[in-house]
Amino acid sequence: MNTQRILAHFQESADLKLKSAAALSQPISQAVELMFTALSNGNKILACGNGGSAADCQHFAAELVGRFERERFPLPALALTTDTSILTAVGNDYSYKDVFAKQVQAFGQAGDILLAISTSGNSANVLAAVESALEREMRVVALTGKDGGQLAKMLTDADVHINVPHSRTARIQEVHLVTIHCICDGIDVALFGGDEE
Ligand SMILES: O=C(CO)[C@@H](O)[C@H](O)[C@H](O)[C@H](O)COP(=O)(O)O
Ligand SMILES: [Zn+2]
Repeated sequence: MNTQRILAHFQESADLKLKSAAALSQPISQAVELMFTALSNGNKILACGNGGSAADCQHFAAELVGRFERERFPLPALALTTDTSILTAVGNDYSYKDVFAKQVQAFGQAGDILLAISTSGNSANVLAAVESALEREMRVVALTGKDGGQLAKMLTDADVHINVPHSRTARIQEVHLVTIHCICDGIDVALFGGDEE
């Protein structure tokens, strides 16, 4: 394979990360505040997304329930992407659109947070989950890209929209991952301090 092509991937990813740092640091900080407040109040975080974003949900939940970089007590976060019996039963008996919404209806409570991840902002099952979350007075942290899609239009002022300024799905996902790590770090800093530097 032409190594120039590989170099171009790295260059584009690095350029977008720097551009996104400026554009997204404010909403990422708001997401940390929203999540930290919810966790402090005894609420939990549910996460949903498809494909690479499903993997991001699981990655995030693992870092909250297990740990990120500091030793601490487990924090309640649940990826709605992992139970194949629920996903296949709801997908088969209702529709794929309902696979996350049914779980939000089952587990979500007022004050919980839904982390909704969609690079297009247009995945029907993510939109249905957001709709169910808002109905239950949960707050939404949306990680999107492109123009934010339909998801952007559903959010209220009480929600947080982290929209990666790019059109390529892979690049957007790469920024979503560093965003997730910033949020995990921000929650640890809110718990234990270390924001001096
Ligand atoms: O990881 C990738 C592409 O990089 C894919 O698996 C991608 O996540 C899937 O096509 C998703 O279905 C895309 O959904 P969304 O990000 O538009 O909500
Ligand atoms: Zn991917």
